[in-house]
Amino acid sequence: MTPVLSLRGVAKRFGGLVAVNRMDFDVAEHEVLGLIGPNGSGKSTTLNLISGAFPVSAGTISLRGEPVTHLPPQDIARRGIARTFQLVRLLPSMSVLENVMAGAVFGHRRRWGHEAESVAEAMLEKVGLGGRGHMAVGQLTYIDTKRVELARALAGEPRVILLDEWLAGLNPTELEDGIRLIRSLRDEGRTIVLVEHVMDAIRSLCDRCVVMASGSKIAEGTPAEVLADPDVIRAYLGDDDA
Ligand SMILES: Nc1ncnc2c1ncn2[C@@H]1O[C@H](COP(=O)(O)OP(=O)(O)OP(=O)(O)O)[C@@H](O)[C@H]1O
Repeated sequence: MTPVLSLRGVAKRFGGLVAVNRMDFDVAEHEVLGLIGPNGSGKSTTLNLISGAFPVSAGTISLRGEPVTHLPPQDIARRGIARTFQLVRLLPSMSVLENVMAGAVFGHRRRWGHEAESVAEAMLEKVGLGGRGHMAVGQLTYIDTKRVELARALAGEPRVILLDEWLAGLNPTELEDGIRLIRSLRDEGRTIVLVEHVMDAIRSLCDRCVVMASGSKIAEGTPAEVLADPDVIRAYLGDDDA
């Protein structure tokens, strides 16, 4: 079966630095793929290449077999790749509901007016913010801004969701809630790529992991397999997240 998302020989150079080096991996429909690795190994850059935030230096990125490699980010979103950011990006002058509606309007399925509003309301409900659409985003706690960003990504009804350290910075209680929320998306059969440092989340959420070190893929397999891999252990040694 054609993978939902496919990377072949994908590379990114920043001047002389090779941040991502010949990455190959596939994401199957309904799969949760963890992209893990030590700090600076190229994970966020890989998500930025997939979402079109950065142009690739080489290689091909395909969505259901169709290359999306050189499309601008808004076209990639339109084709069905939605994302959240490591540092939450919301529109502060707009309400919670309007932020989520933007995801419905500019996402994979074009929804307008009342339709966009009802999708946005349903997604706010799903992420635990039902009834709070009228609030200003500035009134929200940190985890709730993350929930809004997730609702915005979901509101576009994407084929793939990219989560860039969605669980970072949460306290232990919030983390439990956050893992539960992502698990509920997984249980709905969504296709997700998540960059994550929280090992408990990786173990409990991911079907498979791709491990990066210094820009390259060094391992791929189930969480248990990759976390027991000597190359992976070596890559993490000396890193604060080991
Ligand atoms: N816009 C940029 N310009 C220049 N170098 C960059 C840029 N973005 C990332 N890099 C470099 O690319 C390398 C990979 O960074 P990246 O943020 O992708 O790593 P990461 O695995 O996501 O790290 P972390 O887990 O700390 O977020 C690093 O050396 C980083 O300094």
